Amino acid sequence: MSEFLKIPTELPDLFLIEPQIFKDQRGFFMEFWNQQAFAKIGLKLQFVQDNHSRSQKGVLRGLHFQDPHPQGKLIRVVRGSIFDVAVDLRTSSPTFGRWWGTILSEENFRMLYIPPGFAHGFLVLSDWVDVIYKATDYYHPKCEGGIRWDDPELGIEWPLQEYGITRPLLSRKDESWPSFSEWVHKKWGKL
Ligand SMILES: Cc1cn([C@H]2C[C@H](O)[C@@H](COP(=O)(O)OP(=O)(O)O[C@H]3O[C@H](C)C(=O)[C@H](O)[C@H]3O)O2)c(=O)[nH]c1=O
Repeated sequence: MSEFLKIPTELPDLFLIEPQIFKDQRGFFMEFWNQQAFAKIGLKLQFVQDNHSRSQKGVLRGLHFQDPHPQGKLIRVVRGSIFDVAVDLRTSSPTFGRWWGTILSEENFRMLYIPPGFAHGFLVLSDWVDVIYKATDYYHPKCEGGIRWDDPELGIEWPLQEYGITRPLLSRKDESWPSFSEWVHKKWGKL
């Protein structure tokens, strides 16, 4: 069975996963999901849906979550590269309202496991990217929520300048999400 390396991040329960790559003169082989091997590293997961999105450079998808029906996600980049971001929306968490991001790419083979209770988004850094990801709950469009990508309170440091992106390309929906504090207020009143 392939081995997976689970690397903690600054946010509890958010993990970088490094798969085992078997390279030879033909190319490479890797497992990117193995229920037993993930359980061995403490991630007992049941995925019910696989997604695949393709985007051009400068596209930003996010910040999305589902509430109720929050989804855990295992994110992987098959082609190209993204700056992938998770935001902790678990009020019980010591890192509530904090973000963490990293580059996931075809070259580094890295994957990100984002547990339920986080918002997720990514910025496309390469000309084109193919992102595939597994989800622990089904898509429930009526439960979809979002927070604006450039919320000043979250202060996500999207690498726009480093990649020559003046303004990200967003869907109309992603243009219209509330700020973090508007979302908190709407959901809980004053926290
Ligand atoms: C998410 C999803 C979408 N769709 C349909 C609904 C729309 O007609 C179309 C595009 O959906 P949307 O614009 O919401 O796709 P993204 O902006 O890539 O949304 C995703 O982006 C961020 C990064 C995420 O982590 C979520 O998985 C998800 O919210 O696909 C489905 O049929 N099933 C699904 O699970």
